Amino acid sequence: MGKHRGKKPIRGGARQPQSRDDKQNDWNAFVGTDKGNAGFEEYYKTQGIMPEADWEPFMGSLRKELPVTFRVTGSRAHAETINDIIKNTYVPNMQNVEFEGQKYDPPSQLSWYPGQLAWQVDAPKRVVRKTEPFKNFQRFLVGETEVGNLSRQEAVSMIPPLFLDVQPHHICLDMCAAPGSKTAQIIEALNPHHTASTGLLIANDSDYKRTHMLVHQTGRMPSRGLIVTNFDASLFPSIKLKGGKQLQFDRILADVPCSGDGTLRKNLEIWNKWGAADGNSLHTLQLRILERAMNMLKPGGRLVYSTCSFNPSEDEAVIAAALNGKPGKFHIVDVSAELPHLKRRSGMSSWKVGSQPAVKARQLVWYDTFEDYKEAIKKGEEKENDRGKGLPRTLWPPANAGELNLDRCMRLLPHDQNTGGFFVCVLEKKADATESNEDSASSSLKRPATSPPPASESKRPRDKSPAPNASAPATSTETTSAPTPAPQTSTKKDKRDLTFKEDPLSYVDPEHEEVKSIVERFNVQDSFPRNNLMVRNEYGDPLRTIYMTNEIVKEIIENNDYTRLRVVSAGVKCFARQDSSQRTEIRCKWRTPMDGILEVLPHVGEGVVISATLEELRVLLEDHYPPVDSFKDGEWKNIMQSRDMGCEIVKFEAGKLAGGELALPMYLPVWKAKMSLSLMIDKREKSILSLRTFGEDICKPPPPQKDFHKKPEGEVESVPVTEGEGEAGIALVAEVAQGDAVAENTEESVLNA
Ligand SMILES: C[S@@+](CC[C@H](N)C(=O)[O-])C[C@H]1O[C@@H](n2cnc3c(N)ncnc32)[C@H](O)[C@@H]1O
Repeated sequence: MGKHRGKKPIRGGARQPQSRDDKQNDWNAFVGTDKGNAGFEEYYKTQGIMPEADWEPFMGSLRKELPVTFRVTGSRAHAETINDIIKNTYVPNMQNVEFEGQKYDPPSQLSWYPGQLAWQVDAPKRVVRKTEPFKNFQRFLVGETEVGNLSRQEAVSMIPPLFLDVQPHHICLDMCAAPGSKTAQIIEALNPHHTASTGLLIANDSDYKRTHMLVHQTGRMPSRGLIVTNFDASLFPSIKLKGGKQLQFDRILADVPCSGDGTLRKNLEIWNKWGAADGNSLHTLQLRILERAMNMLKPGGRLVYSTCSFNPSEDEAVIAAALNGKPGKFHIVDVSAELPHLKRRSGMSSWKVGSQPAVKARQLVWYDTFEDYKEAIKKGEEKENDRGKGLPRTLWPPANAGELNLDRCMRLLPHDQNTGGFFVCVLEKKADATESNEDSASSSLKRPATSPPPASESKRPRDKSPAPNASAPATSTETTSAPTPAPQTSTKKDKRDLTFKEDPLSYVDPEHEEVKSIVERFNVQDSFPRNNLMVRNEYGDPLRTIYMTNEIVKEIIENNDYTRLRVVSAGVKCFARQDSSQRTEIRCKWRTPMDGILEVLPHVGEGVVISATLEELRVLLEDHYPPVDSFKDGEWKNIMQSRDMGCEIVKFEAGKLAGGELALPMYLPVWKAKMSLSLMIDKREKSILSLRTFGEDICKPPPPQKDFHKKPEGEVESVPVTEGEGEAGIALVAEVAQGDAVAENTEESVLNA
């Protein structure tokens, strides 16, 4: 008997304030409950998603705490160094941990993850909290996650981007991207050596607030080829390129909103709320998103569809309907030889449709065919919704299900390798599939007789975003291959979406005086893309922040209205104005924020990067504005004394010194004022850096606020910069204390190069 539930748990839907993936960087999240649901058991036993003998291990695994998993991020060489630190420093220290009479294993590498860069911690949270070796490791994890070297991510959630097979030149779309753990993986694949890739990733989410989580998350892994947009993915607009060409994608990830029952080990509230209707009601939205993805994919391109649900109505039924909507144009790729150590179950070619009709209250009713279901409606045993729509026909296996190679889909079951549950399907568009991105012949009109068109439109999860395309008519599955996004237009000529409130984007004249001052200060070479410096105002005015993009991002920004594309952010924040005064003694008033330092670095000329040791780092961390004279005599002090006021890029060399240890060299921005220096990272980052490097927080509290406004003769003025640029919520503070400019709380974190 199915259990009647109140609210639906929709992964990524508005009722769920935190999705599975949102908890990725919360190392302590845990909720308790009784871990049972008779409806769930009846539903999946009847579906036969696994042999009977697997049932007990499956349920047993679902009731166990999910191990913590994480992966090492960043460019390859860098990631390997961090991986070696875990392997050679931390793991040996956790060999013989005993707690309450029981022994616990150290973290282990996930055998199937490429380069062995992903790890699993099996020890339960209480052991991690209460034993010294695990506690140390936990501190390391928190610090490295903060600076972007590690990413906590559920093991199965790492799988879809791996099957996307992204190359640095690829044009990619992540349709339902927030909070961005898979987005980060795609960015890493686009920039494998931290070199600027020519590729593109558009990371999209329909929830406006969640797009800002996405911006934050990707700040840890900045990319010049990144655009964040805010759309209902099923209505994702076509994008124009130069000469009126349309953008098509090499790679698309459709990690769609789903009922999320594969996350039961983590999202314990699903035990109480689960119902068969959840999956049924999401099917149509999932299909519309997938069909839109298929239309935007290049011939020969690859598309990965994934859910964290076991439910065939969200999985195989969606794939089968989408394939039948485009007969002969797509096939499911056989990836059984890829990630050979990953245990997976084949997709199913037959499944059942269960309904929980309101008229029968809690009862789960099975219908063999769509016709049986219609019959039940006629008899009054089932109710259509008030628009005369019920369950769509596409929920049932089509007559040609056996010919679609659905067995090539993958279902990841929790007891196979102690993970959560997931479903992944890799689709390829045939090289000769000439259908254009704007194909007007709808998929459902082309369905073969074996696959009748979907019959219904279903609810889409409500989301709290300011209604991207709220005015667009709700389209049924039949019309999704040619969506007509309907922005709220003002006039025909000016197709602006007036509901969209982000600031405009424009490019700075490469000969602008401010650009020249940057070119001079950082002695940037010809390789520096001064044509690709973008700002967030209409006039190309470098007022507060300068972003760097690559060519393809520029082409998109320049050939499309930013409101119609609902662009939330683009490129990498590379320069932030540190001083807005007109004083001439500071010739370049820009600093390199942490997000962008690695993007600027390859272009700076000789003598710009200043080398320093941990001794200097110690002084810069202990004191907020150490006078240059306070540093010990030597090369560093001489160089700093000779420099003009402005931003310096300092390379702190790896090694052991001054009671600290750095495994990798680290590049940090330092502001040189008249008499003193200041490390340009915020308070929290300073503390984390101090803990990572010196094993304790050596940072003194900042001077009282009122001191900031003392302005000794001839020093930089305290001016919060507020000119009309975007970046809601980020106020650049160019403050003065004892004559020195300070940037507190303005930085994101990437501390290592
Ligand atoms: C499963 S989560 C995505 C997780 C993400 N791919 C990751 O790895 O971090 C689903 C996301 O879909 C978004 N979403 C829901 N309906 C959508 C729609 N119609 N179009 C685009 N995104 C949607 C939700 O806001 C949610 O962020």
